[in-house]
Amino acid sequence: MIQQIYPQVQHSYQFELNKDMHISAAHYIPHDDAGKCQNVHGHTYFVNLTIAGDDLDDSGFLVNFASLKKLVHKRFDHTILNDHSELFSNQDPDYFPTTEGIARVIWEVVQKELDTKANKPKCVQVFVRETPTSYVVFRPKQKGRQE
Ligand SMILES: Nc1nc2c(c(=O)[nH]1)N=C([C@H](O)[C@H](O)COP(=O)(O)OP(=O)(O)OP(=O)(O)O)CN2
Ligand SMILES: [Zn+2]
Repeated sequence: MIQQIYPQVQHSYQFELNKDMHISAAHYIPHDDAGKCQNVHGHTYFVNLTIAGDDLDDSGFLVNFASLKKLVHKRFDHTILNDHSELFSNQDPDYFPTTEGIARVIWEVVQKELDTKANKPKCVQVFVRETPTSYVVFRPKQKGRQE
């Protein structure tokens, strides 16, 4: 087990799966307030995805664990996050590759893929640990569902 403590997310779906992964990546925060973090530096991010739903696909999966890893790890591992200009911005603080921004962008990437699936799983939480002492949890606002 690579991470033993997970924040819990409240929901009423019948199935919940969690996928852990490590991502080695570099970034910088393009703002004076970031101090030393304005310089390019690297982290081994720990990411946990929480996916929930009531229906399984034809394989009996809520979503294939391997496809989640491919979607996130393959895209970001050993890259410079700021270079993903289709996802991150050096001008818009909402899309700086901060831990917060990374968590939200990962959610957007994952949910976009899940929306293509017939069984309509939902990414209900993205946990991103950037350092041994710092992490962020992103949870989407729930629309039209009593959780
Ligand atoms: N709210 C945020 N604050 C900071 C972020 C961030 O993404 N969101 N990022 C950084 C830096 O990128 C840095 O890599 C992480 O900072 P920090 O946790 O302060 O790292 P340290 O190892 O220096 O912390 P210790 O307290 O010494 O363990 C900065 N802030
Ligand atoms: Zn950093």
